[in-house]
Amino acid sequence: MNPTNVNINMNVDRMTSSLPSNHPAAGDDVLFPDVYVLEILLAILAFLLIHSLRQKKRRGLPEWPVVGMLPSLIGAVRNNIYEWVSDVLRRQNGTFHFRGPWFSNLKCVVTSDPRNLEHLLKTKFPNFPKGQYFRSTVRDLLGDGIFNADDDTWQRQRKIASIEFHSSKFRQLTVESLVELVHARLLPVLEDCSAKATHIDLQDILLRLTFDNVCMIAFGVDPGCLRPGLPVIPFARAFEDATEATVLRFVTPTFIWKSMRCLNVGIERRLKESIKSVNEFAEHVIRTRKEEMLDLRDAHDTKTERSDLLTVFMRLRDESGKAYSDEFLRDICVNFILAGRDTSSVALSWFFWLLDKHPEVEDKIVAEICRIIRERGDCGAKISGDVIFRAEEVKKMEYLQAAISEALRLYPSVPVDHKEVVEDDVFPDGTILKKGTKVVYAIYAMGRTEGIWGKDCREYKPERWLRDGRFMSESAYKFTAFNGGPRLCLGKDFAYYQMKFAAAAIVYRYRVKVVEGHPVEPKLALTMYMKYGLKVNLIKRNESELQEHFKT
Ligand code: HEM
Repeated sequence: MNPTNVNINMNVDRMTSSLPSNHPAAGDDVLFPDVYVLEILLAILAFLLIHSLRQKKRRGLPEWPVVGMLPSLIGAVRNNIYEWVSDVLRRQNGTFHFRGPWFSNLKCVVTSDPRNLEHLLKTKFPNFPKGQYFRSTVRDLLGDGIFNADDDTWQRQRKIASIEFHSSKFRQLTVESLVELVHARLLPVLEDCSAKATHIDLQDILLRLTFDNVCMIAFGVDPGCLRPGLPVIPFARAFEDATEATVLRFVTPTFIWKSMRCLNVGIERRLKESIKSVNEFAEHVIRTRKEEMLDLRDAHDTKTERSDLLTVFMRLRDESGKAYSDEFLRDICVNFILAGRDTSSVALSWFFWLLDKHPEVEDKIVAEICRIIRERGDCGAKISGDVIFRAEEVKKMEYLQAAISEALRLYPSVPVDHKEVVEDDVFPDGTILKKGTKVVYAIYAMGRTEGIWGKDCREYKPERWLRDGRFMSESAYKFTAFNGGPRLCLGKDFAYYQMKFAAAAIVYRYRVKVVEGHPVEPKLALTMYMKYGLKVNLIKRNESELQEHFKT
């Protein structure tokens, strides 16, 4: 007798002993309950078989009583959830309903259809805000900042920030801060690693670069994450911890994280502490900036005035003529740091990984950079490594722009985004949307959709972005890496400039070689980090290699 039978019989014995003696099973026939159990098992098996055949016929996700489609999701999370969503969307012609367990938040419509995206992000924009669920989940960290606001609060910040982002003073700030960060900080760290022939985590280095950069733009303060020795910076650490803990709320039932917050325990306690550190840092910067502005005003000095976002918002007045509160100023800065801290660095990490697999693309980028330097007319003197690209040269790097866009198409920094339906609506593909429904748009899946990009959609081909050698942008509803419509990424131009400037500085000097056998896969987070970072070796380009490009 196998051990399973022993167990069943033991349980049955216990059951039968409590039955009245005239019950047919109460006597000596212990085999009868085994048949009973067998029948139940067979019934379950038949149910599962019929159910799965029905689901297969519908080509949809299997949906079970109570747990809904959760079993499929659990399987997907253990592998690559983005590939899984892409596959389901391909089978369901671009849109499907996901229903999680009863009484959970996991209910939404998922789409990758560009017609639906245009409807959602532009045509019916007011009907699809971020929504109450999102706002209440991230409010502790983001307050009323642009990322978390809808309606008037959002519109006001968007308008002011948009004017600022397009001002010449701001552009100058971004150009200068990047020269400083790349040449005085990034390249020395890379040079050290190349000289010692040790490998580094390029993703970590790039994250430090963009964190310092966005803090300089938002706060006018350089936290100094990217320095030799790669120090741990308390503010950067607190910011990272706060973001990670906030993201966890999305996969935790609301009543659980709210109870934990109330009791101040576990991850919610750590979140509270991290937010406190972020706030203390922000309050300190705001306080000292106020003092600095007063000093400048007293000295009638307008020349040394800063042009970071914090200073811009501090000079403005709200609709009732009052200065913005410190709390609101904090929200503005924290939101911009969140928006710009890791999106560009993560995109660059995937770009360098793709480049390692496509040396022909790398050659073309080096050739383009060398051609642009040659146009200066003093190339011989500039090959040696101290080249600093000028803003107009970075603009001319169109092949590089195509190569970065292609990386973003396949590995968008924000792989999925979401909205909430205000009033009942219907998508252009016929999907019915009930008020309150959450809509998820699958940006990663869009890059892998043949109907959008053709049969070679999974291949890395920067040429698809070029017409007669010039970079051609795509509709935001096909290429949604930067979102679209009124909420199009405000930092898009800046991000391209930043990524091109940093990538050109690196590619021109080094061949970035991914360490053999290093595993590369996306992490499950709001931003598509590489789960294990990007371990690389940097091989310095020699002059003769660059001279070859200068000749061609
Ligand atoms: C490769 C780099 C970047 C990518 C792929 C990217 C992508 C996105 C996406 C998808 C959104 C929409 C998010 C949402 O509403 O849920 C967004 C919004 C935004 N991004 Fe970016 N972003 C990048 C870099 C930056 C940078 C460097 C900054 C600023 C320094 C920035 C500032 C913003 C802001 C302020 C918003 C909010 C716009 C609004 O809601 O009106 N982004 N970005």
